[in-house]
Amino acid sequence: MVTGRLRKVLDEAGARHQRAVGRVQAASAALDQVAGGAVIADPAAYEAAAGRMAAAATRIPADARYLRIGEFAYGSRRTPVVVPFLGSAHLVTDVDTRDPRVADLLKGVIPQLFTGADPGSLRVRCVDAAGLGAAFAPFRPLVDAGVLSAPITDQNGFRALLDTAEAHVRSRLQDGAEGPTLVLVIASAPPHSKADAERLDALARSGVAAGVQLIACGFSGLAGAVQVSIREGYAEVGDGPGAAYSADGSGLAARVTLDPAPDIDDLIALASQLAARERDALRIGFADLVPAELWTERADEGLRAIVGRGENGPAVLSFDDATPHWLVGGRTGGGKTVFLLDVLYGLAARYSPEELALYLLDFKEGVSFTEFTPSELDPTWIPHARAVGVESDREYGVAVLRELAGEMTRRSVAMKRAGVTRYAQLRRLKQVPRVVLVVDEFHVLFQGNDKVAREAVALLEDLARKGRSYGIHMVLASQTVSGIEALYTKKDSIFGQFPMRVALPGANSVLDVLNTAAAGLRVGEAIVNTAGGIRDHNGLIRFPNAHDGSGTLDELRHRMWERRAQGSPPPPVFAGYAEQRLADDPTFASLTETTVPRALVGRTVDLTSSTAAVSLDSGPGRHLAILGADPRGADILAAAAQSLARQSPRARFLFAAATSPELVEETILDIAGRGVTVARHRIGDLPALLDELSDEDVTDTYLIGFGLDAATLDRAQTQKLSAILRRGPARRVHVLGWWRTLRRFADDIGGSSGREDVACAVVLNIPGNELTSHFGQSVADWQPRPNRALLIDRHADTRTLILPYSGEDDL
Ligand SMILES: Nc1ncnc2c1ncn2[C@@H]1O[C@H](COP(=O)(O)OP(=O)(O)OP(=O)(O)O)[C@@H](O)[C@H]1O
Repeated sequence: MVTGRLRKVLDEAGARHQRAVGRVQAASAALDQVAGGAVIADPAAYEAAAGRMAAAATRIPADARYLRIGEFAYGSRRTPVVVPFLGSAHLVTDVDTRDPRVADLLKGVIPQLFTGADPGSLRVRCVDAAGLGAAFAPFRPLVDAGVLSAPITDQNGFRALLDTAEAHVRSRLQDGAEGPTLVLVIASAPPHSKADAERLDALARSGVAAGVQLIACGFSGLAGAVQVSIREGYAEVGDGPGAAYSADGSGLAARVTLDPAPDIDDLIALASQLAARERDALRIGFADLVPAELWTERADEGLRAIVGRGENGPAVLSFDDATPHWLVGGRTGGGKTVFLLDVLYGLAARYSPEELALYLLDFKEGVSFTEFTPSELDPTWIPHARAVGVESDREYGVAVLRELAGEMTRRSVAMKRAGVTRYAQLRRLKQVPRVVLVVDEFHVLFQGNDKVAREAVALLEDLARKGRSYGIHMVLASQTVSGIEALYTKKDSIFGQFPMRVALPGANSVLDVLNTAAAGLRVGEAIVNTAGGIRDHNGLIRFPNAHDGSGTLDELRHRMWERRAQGSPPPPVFAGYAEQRLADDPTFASLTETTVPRALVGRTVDLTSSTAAVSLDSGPGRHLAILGADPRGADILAAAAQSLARQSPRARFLFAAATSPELVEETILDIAGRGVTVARHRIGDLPALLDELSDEDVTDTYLIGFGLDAATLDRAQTQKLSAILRRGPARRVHVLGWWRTLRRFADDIGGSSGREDVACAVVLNIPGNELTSHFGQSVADWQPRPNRALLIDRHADTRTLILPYSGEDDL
């Protein structure tokens, strides 16, 4: 009986064994096929194939639907044990990697995951609390490639991982999202609660179908898993879903010897190769951001662009009601400019200039937005650009903000008039493109606590709050968002309107203080957060280098330029570094004779770089003083004289010069060449000239003085000058002089009593605090800087920042 029963049990075991071998053979055959081996025909060939696979499996088994974990002996044969994995089951061991056999198992399994799956199709997150990450040490290159996470070692990280995995499941099940499979490899879990274990079990249940798979060490009984149980000297392999090895769920009826770990050097070399393969798969080129066909999208409900590649495929960011404005942070060299170019070209390629208008402001020394403007080498431009500022002044920034605030008001009036409440409705009646204003290094705009900064803050706040309702969006980019004095009290109310945060390497303040996701980013990577920077809303993206050498960007600009509307002009460009020449100013070219001539002195720092001039009408005091030792004073005076000569060809020009002999000579030649009367005098002749101009019968004369401070006038002579200044304009006699010191100028015009006698001044390198005694408090904020001047007109009560003309010598 006993023998009979034993016989029966043994027979059953044998039969089970046979079935298991059959299944393993089938799996092995599949494995062998993908490994490129022969079809198994007979036992000898099988032996050979199994041997080959055993060797191959530790290297590249090439199909992560199966993972090789060990082998078992059957008769004289040693048969590999493969377990179903990708797309069908989890893999679970009952003890964690503190048991060296499990640690070895993991080292064999992880490379199989990558070699057996398409590059880019997996994201692997790992946990190793007991070993502080040691279980994953050989896989460092894969961590660097961004496909394997740095090992999580604590409870918080573990819970965050469960959050991530649950979000992944939800996005697959609810939104039908596609993309890489998320594999959680838990080498050893940190202490965790029952609730955490239940979450893991729920993940195990829903996971495979929802693109989440587990390799969990130190667990038992997780749903949908092949359970490996470690025994003394062998392991048992359970069945897993679909009864891989047995008909009755009892698992593989064999004692399995788990594979030893591959050689560590081989492992590291393999990890490097795999990392390179994954990097290639993740690489995204600038061409991937650009649609094949230009300008096919409509901006009614918002703007969208692919800006790079996220974990689940293309990363699409939007300007819409949910994310109307973006805040972008990153250190110098962190890729901010490249990221902005990616965004802007991506948008410009999708939306036509009727749908999208761009205002681009750069406050740093650099060339960020010159891409969008015509140059000598490439006369094309991006037809969407409405204004481009390169090395902008704060005053220019304010001018752009004012323009957009004005546009917002115009749209609001148009909407009221049309009886509509939404911008999308207005668009059906009127061509109103969405506007994107990009400000790079925006903190400069708010530097200081002066009038300009205060106005900038007020305008920004207005645009931030109301812009979205009128299709006006902003991207503010900076190395730093903290420490901007002018924004202290407004920070929350303004940046609260910027839910979209993009943190590039070295971003220190666009994310919440508790959100450290940007640490460790490399150039070309960014954290995108659509919840104002708070933790748990991060997405990692990679964005391409717009200047990747492919020429795509240039080609795209040319294509867009060729499709621009007939006759559309290039954008007005403000180039803060550029020297302004009188000869290049279209206003100068168009001057003709007039009774109220204007002395041209430079270009205004405004949206269109309008010509800066003082009009010399017949009112008392209509004269021009150029003040400051900066030699640019002579250039401005020469330009003023040349422009006047074109408007007053019948007047006389009397030059008295203590400085700049060559420039004076050139200017005289230019004026005389136009048939205008010119006389040249030395500065010592000034008293005689004043005598002459005091004669009330003398009319139509300009006294042009270079270095008038050198004249040292006595009291009688200053009185004569004062009389000319007061009464001269009525008979078209005007004085234009360059004084190198304010003191001499003030003395020459009779001190404080003569203040009103010269109504117009161009101030160069004299600081505001020295000017206030003569010009009042309104000039106190003036800070001299190269290539800038302050134009004051007392009568018009204006103080205007200008780029004064410069002479050819400064080239
Ligand atoms: N996605 C990318 N892929 C590869 N290289 C990149 C990428 N983004 C930026 N780079 C490299 O980094 C350099 C610096 O980038 P970028 O000029 O955008 O930095 P930035 O933050 O604007 O710096 P700065 O403020 O100094 O201008 C680029 O010249 C380029 O070589």
